[in-house]
Amino acid sequence: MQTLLTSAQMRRTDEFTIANKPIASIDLMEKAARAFVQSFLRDEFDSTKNIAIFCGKGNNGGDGLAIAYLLLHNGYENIKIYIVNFSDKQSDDFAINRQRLDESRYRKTIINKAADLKNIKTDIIIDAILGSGLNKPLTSDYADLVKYINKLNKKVYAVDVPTGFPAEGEIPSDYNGIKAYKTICFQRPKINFFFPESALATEKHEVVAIGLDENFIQNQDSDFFLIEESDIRHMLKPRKLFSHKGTYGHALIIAGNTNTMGAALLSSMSCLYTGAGLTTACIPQSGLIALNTTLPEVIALPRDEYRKVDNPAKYQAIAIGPGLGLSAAHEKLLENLIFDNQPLVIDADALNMLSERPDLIDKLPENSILTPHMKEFDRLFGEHQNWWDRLQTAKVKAQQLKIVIMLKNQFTFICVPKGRIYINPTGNPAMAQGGMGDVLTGIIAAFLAQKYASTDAAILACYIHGKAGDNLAMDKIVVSASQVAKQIPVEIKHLM
Ligand SMILES: NC(=O)C1=CN([C@@H]2O[C@H](COP(=O)(O)OP(=O)(O)OC[C@H]3O[C@@H](n4cnc5c(N)ncnc54)[C@H](O)[C@@H]3O)[C@@H](O)[C@H]2O)[C@@H](O)CC1
Repeated sequence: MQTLLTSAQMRRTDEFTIANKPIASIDLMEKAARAFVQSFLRDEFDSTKNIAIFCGKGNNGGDGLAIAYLLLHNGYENIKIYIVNFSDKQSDDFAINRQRLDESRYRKTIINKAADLKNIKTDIIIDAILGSGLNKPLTSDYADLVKYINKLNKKVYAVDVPTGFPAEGEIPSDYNGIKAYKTICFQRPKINFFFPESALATEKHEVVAIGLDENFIQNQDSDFFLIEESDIRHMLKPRKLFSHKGTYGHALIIAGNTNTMGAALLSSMSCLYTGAGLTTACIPQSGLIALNTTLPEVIALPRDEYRKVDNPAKYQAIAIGPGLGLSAAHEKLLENLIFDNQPLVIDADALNMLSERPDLIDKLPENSILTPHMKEFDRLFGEHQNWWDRLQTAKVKAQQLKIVIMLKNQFTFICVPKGRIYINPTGNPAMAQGGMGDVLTGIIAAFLAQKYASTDAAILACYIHGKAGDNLAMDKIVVSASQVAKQIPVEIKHLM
């Protein structure tokens, strides 16, 4: 897991690295600039292009000057350096880099007022005005300058973080900072890059290592952790010799309705393909033929007037919700399951029923897993104006109720009873299609059936689901839910 840090923690890491490693502050800046340039040149290898580099007077601007110097020495001739002189203050390393450029007699344009800027002609912009030192939203000259740059409508590469973008905390809906094509950030992604509102500031981001002390970073006190493939490899347990279907548990999937049987089939299919020893699908009578013909391995449990699961203890995992439909009978079924006090996976319509019955939320069995998307989450726990606030609520609720909340999104946030927030990096827009959540629910159920703890089951399911989608999307514009379900065993095998 990568521990993700706030700007203040990154600053401390910077200081610690300089104090404890044989590297001076200016050399760390040089390393950062080199790492930026390496990544930039992979995208932009045409050295005849016009590049405008806007540099503030803090360390972000210092990076910008070092980047300019490196590009000039890499044969890029059409570089224009703009020094944003809106403050008297300058950082020491900015001053050193400025002197180096002065000595090399490269020309710089000083911008004293945003209004001074006129007729800039460039192909590419590098934004090094303000970085992680941002301490308030942009106003006056900074806001006007950024507005001017955005209006040029050119490809903007941001150094570390787009100017004006808060690295953590609430992202204002009236964000007025740089709109970057790509942000190349140092050592760790900014926490806020994982929120949908960050699309206002950068289309994508790439993280480049600059040699900060990893031990120090990993031991910082943080709630945010980015899941890595190596974590998944360590967590997965191999299937053992002499094992049998009983070894891998029995999952019950309560899902589907007359017009939404597909959801039950997708959940059951992914549960089967994720390796549950036995999968039972509790479906309406009308879906029996569909189930028996498409998934002969799955046991059917007809549901019609079903209000209570007999002997729930015989299942190691129970998931309820995909395509279930809202009815009094289903609400009673959900209530009875909650009173049985066995951990549940609760998705889709079961979440909607839960939001109508707040009395049941407090009674959720410990270690249950809720899989809401944004709207389902807000129905359950109240309206939120932004993702930062929504995630804070999810974190608190997961702790209070001792459950796992998977807040689904491009980057799903997995909030666990210990107060940690795991961010899943896999998944892509080709997966934005109905049925994807049903597949995820089945995968979680299968991992629970195989006796993975709830937190581990949620992390594994989310990562592998997204990874399967990523691999399928390499040569497809869209990936269907059933394709993802079928890809799961292949993905698990690769990861092992
Ligand atoms: N922390 C690290 O690990 C490293 C940081 N580096 C660079 O250093 C940057 C951070 O540098 P600094 O801390 O000098 O800060 P910045 O360069 O981001 O900002 C400079 C100054 O601008 C002022 N400011 C903040 N918000 C403002 C606003 N809204 N309007 C007007 N003025 C405002 C502040 O007084 C701040 O000190 C990073 O983003 C990165 O680019 C790299 O050089 C290398 C390593």
